[in-house]
Amino acid sequence: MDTIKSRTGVLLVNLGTPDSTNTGDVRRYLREFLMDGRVIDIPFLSRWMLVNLIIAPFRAPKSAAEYRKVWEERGSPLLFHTEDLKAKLIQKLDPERYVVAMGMRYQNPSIEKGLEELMNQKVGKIIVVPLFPQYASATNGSVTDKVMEIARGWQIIPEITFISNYLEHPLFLEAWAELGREALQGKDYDKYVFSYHGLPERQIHKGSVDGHCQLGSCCDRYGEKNQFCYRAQCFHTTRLLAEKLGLPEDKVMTCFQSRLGKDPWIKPYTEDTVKELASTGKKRVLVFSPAFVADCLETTVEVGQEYKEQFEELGGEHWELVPSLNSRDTWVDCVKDLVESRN
Ligand SMILES: C=CC1=C(C)c2cc3[nH]c(cc4nc(cc5[nH]c(cc1n2)c(C)c5CCC(=O)O)C(CCC(=O)O)=C4C)c(C)c3C=C
Ligand SMILES: [Fe+2]
Ligand SMILES: [Fe+2]
Repeated sequence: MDTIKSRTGVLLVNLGTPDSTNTGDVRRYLREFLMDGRVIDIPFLSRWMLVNLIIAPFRAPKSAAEYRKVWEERGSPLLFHTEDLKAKLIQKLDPERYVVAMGMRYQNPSIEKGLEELMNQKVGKIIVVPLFPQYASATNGSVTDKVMEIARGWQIIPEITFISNYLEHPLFLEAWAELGREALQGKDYDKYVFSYHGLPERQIHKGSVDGHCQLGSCCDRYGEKNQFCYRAQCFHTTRLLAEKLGLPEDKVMTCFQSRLGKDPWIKPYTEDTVKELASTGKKRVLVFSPAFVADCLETTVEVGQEYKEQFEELGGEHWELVPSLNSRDTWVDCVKDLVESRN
């Protein structure tokens, strides 16, 4: 008897970016992004008023100006690095077994379009790879929500696998270690800063198992109870990378950037770390941003330009940002392995 050999669809999902640097497009992006109840997790009416009456109108022109600093001929780096990752993954995966598509959680190309591409190829299974190595409800959780919302409208729902966090994957760590070694090349730094995207503290408490997460030293150990605590995952990523690169423990710091609004976000804040480093006479700092797998506004502009300027204004001499994984081979191999090991 013949068996049907349908292929497996792979959907790469990143956060999303505006269609252009026009204020209108940035406003549309911010509205869609921040109206996601997993991102701003407050009741709908309060969220609607906050986003539509305060954040979108006032932030959009400022964000658009920021996006102009990062925009290249090919457009948004977040988008074209994801496209490059997809193209390289297609080359590495067996075409008789896999079809690869991509989608952005917000704006374009949409997750809907990516899933449509896969379903048109009659795939028998779908593997969703959120491009966020550390799990957060606001990112990986939201991707799952969106995919299921779309699948709800299908008559046939094939088997769908969602890859969760993969901060411990040896090839993820090796890809970052390669970048670290390229930056280090025998140079000495006073401190090695690992700056991750932040989250409102409340979102950590909401995901706490048996009250384990207290936003303090609980994150010094990574185990069963805090395996999905975003803060603990970030500290663990730092420890694994620092160990792999042989960085002295007393020179390594973990902090969190990109705070939005007045609510407390997870600490320490990167902006406070910058001040602390300068005030304690540190001159040379190397910065990693391992929550981002592609260069984007939050890395290139916020860390690579804004924090650098602040550090130098306060007396620092050398602030260097390690570029992101983008579409480097070891990272593509990591995604390939994540997919093949689930198929
Ligand atoms: C790494 C994972 C990310 C988490 C966790 C995250 C949480 C989060 N973000 C906001 C608000 C904004 N983030 C913005 C940009 C942005 N965020 C991520 C990733 C995570 N966000 C990326 C990769 C990017 C860059 C996209 C790009 O196009 O380059 C922005 C827009 C830019 C700006 O206006 O500053 C906002 C706003 C919240 C509220 C949040 C946690 C709940
Ligand atoms: Fe963000
Ligand atoms: Fe924790």
